[in-house]
Formats: sequence, structure tokens, C-alpha cells
Amino acid sequence: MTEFVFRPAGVAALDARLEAAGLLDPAMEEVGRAVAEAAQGLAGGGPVLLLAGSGANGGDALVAARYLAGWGAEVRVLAAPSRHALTRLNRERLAAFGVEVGELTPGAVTREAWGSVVLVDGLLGTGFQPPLRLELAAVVEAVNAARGAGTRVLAIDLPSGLDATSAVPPGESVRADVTVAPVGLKPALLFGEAATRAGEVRVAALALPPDWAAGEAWATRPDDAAVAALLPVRRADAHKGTAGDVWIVGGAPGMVGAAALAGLGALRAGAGRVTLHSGAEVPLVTPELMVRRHGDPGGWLAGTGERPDAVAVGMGLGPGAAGLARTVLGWGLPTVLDADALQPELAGAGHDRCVWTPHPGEAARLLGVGTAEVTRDPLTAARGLQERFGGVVVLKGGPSVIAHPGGRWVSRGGHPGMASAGMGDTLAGVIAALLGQGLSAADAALAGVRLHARAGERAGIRHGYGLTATDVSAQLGGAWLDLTGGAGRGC
Ligand SMILES: NC(=O)C1=CN([C@@H]2O[C@H](COP(=O)(O)OP(=O)(O)OC[C@H]3O[C@@H](n4cnc5c(N)ncnc54)[C@H](OP(=O)(O)O)[C@@H]3O)[C@@H](O)[C@H]2O)[C@@H](O)CC1
Ligand SMILES: [K+]
Repeated sequence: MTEFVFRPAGVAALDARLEAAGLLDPAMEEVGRAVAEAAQGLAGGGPVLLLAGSGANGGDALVAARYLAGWGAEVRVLAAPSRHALTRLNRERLAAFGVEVGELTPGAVTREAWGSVVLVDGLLGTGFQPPLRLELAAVVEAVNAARGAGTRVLAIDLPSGLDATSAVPPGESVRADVTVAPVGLKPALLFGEAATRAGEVRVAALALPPDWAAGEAWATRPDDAAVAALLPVRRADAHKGTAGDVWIVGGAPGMVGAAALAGLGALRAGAGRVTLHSGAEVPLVTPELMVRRHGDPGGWLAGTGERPDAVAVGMGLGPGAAGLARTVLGWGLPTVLDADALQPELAGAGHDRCVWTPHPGEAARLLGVGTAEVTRDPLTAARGLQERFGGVVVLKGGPSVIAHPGGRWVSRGGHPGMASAGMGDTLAGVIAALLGQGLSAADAALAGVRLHARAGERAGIRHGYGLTATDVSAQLGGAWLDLTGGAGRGC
């Protein structure tokens, strides 16, 4: 399922539309039911403790308690005074089921958690404004202590205490085993330390008027079927001239490995012909990777009339890369800019056929901010880069973000072993290969990132954390088959 990613402003806007249409009550009912089903699955018939805060997040928990009670489960409920009309209403409905609601205090949480198999955290959701007030901080501490003693924790929307927009927790928060997120994901569920506190994240889709969720979303996370549909399909009479002529421009003396890895990535992602243009002597990586050495690569690029179908520029290129990148950008061809070609002076030089592929450190250099600012909110950073540099931006990370003129995508998958040097070079080659096979910049970026991540997953099974970029390249063909279901669309 392709999923939406919301910031609190988007959730609030959706809430307002639902409220105006009289649909907020059924929406909360759906969320509560989805939470109850998940809690029942985790509890396996054991007692469930539900904690309800004063806002709509608490309302979701009270609805869940009613469903669980109706299904015969042993439920214990502790709630703060309700400040939201629907939360109050659902407290009354719960009372009609004969369920007593206790006062929410740290001591009560510790007491009631004793013997509860599952604890449902409905304290705070997208309405939380950090920092956490003292009274709730003590409750959060009691929740985490209960988890430490063996109670499974299910968070509604977000583990309470996380700022929905940030990869960095503002302080202590609930640590969840499972998070059930209504309508869509939140940035905190995707990135950094915050995401590690959410456990397994499940999106509970709601019955909404078509396009409402899409209209308020800040980003989307496409599923593999959507990515597979972007991959090129070859006719039986395809030949190397139709599969894309790709140039890799990189590899200054002493730095040829990065460019060679990009070349290998391009070959394994289906490029018909790959030529590495370098100012250095490049050792034979694989005989299929053609190498042309130029005494003065910049001069040669500026003067040559030869043109490929796509270019990747920057890997190991060293000082002077910005000038070469500017020359290549001037051709208006499908282009990937990576590593040394990612220079602030190229702001505004991008065109609609180019893809910039910074990692967070490079992104910070391009934006003139610290790396922590980039990693705290990768979606906003990627958007800022796209606006400043033009074209399409891939902000690499776990997960990567693709910012294009029409919005933002978050990629799926990957493997922690991919945190090793050379992975980005391979990715640049993969995206160049897809550009050379006719994909648009945005599609090549999305499909390339997913293909690369899938190849990493495959290689990770064999090599674990000892994963190299060459291992990932070797799995690109298999990754392609995984995504397309084996056959591709009529190759
Ligand atoms: N459209 C959707 O997607 C749907 C969303 N739904 C649900 O709505 C949730 C959002 O609900 P929401 O807006 O009522 O906010 P919520 O997270 O319950 O928190 C508000 C409460 O937090 C409190 N509070 C704030 N800061 C605090 C602090 N620092 N320290 C301590 N307390 C603090 C604040 O207290 P107050 O400032 O009022 O005293 C207020 O009472 C969303 O996460 C999802 O679960 C579904 O029900 C339906 C469909
Ligand atoms: K919560």
C-alpha cells in the first residue's frame, strides 16, 4: 500500500474537514477499532491496560477500550480529564459498557500495569507540544518501567512524548513495541532515534472521501508495485544502443574507486554501454566498463561534441568538480550529480532532467546548515535543497527522501549494512542507468533508490553488516526481478 506521511498541520486540517462534514466521530471509531484489534492480537486473551490523555489521542484509546470490553477482554482504563468533545462522549459510551475509568497517575499506571499483558498508550498524539509537562513525564516513566517488566506497549499514532515532525525526540518518551498510526505515517515514525522508539509501525487506513488524505499529506511512501511500474520494459529486439549510453565523469588520480563503483552500478542496473571518463589511470574493474583517460578532463568535456544518453558526475572527481558539473549541466542531458559535484555554487543550476544525490553531510554543506539540522527533519531539508538547486534531490539515508517539483517521496527498505563507503557511488550509477533507459529524473530517482535498497536487503542476507558496494551491485539484477515479479512488463 502506498502510504501518506503527515505533519501535525496536515492532521489538523484533515480533522477540521472531518469535523465540518460530521465524519470525525466515525473516524475516531475506526481508529479505536483498529487499535483494539491490534491490542487483542498482542494480548492473546490477557488483560489490557489503556491510558487515555485529554485530547483526541485519548479518545481513540477510550473507543478501543469499548471494543475490547465488548469482545470480552479484561480491560483496565486510566484517563486524564477529557478536553475534547469526542473524547468526553467516548468516555460516556465506555461507562455504558460498565467499564470503570480510573484517574491517570504514575502510581495507578504502575499498579494497573502489573498483570496487564498489553498497555495502550493513548496519552499524546499529534497535538503534543514539547516539552512534556512534569505530570505526564512521570506517567511516561511508569509506562516504560512497565515495559521493562514485560508488558507490551502499543502506541496510538505516536509514542507519547515524540514530536511528530522530528527524528530527534525532544526528551523522554514512551518506548513502544507497536505503533498504530491512523490515516498515515508521521516523520517521527520514519527517521532517526524517534523511529526506533515506535517499534513496528502499522498504518490504519480510514474510510475517507477520496483525495482528502492526499490533499493534506506532506509526503508519500510508494509501495513496491508503484516502483515496479516505473522500471523500463525492454522489447525482445533491444540492443546496447537502445539500453542507454551512460558516462561516468569522475575519478581524479588517487580517487578512482568511487567512479569505478558508479560504473559497475550502472552496468548492473541495465545500462547498454558505460564509459568512465577520468583524469586518472583506472585499474580494470570489469572488462565491460570502458575507460577513457583524459589529461585535462575539464577541457575535453568543454570541447567534445560527443554526447551520451545520461551522465553521472562527481564521484572521486576532487577539486574543480563544480566547473565540470557546470559544463555537463549545460548540455541539458539526464544527469546525476554526486559527491564532489555537490557544491553550493551550483545553486539554481539544476534543470528538470537532473538528480542531486547528497548524503546528510553534503546536504548540510549545500544548505549552509549543520548536519544535525538535516537529519532532524530530512523531508524539509530535501524540499529546501530541491527549491534551491532545481531538478530532483535524493537525500540519502535510512530511509532516503526524494524531493521533486511535485512533492516528496520516502523510500522503503534497505539494510543497516549499507552504511559503508561506496554505496552512494553505486546508487549514482544506478540512477544514471535508469535515466539512460528513458525514465524521468523523478522516476529514475525513486526507482533507483528502491532498487539499490532492495539489492542491499538481498546482499545483507549473505553478508550482514560486512556489506560492500560491490556486493550490492551484484544483487541489482535480482532486486529488479524481485520488484517486477520476475518477468518485468513484457521484456
Ligand atoms: N485526522 C486524523 O488523522 C485523526 C486523528 N485522530 C487522533 O487525534 C490525535 C490528535 O488529537 P489532538 O489534536 O486532540 O491532540 P492530542 O495528540 O490528543 O494531544 C492534545 C492534548 O495534549 C495535551 N498536551 C499538549 N502538549 C502537552 C505537553 N507538552 N505536556 C502535556 N500535555 C500536553 C493537551 O493538553 P492541554 O494543552 O489542552 O492542557 C491536549 O489536551 C491524533 O494523534 C490521533 O490519535 C483520530 O482520533 C481521528 C482521525
Ligand atoms: K500516543
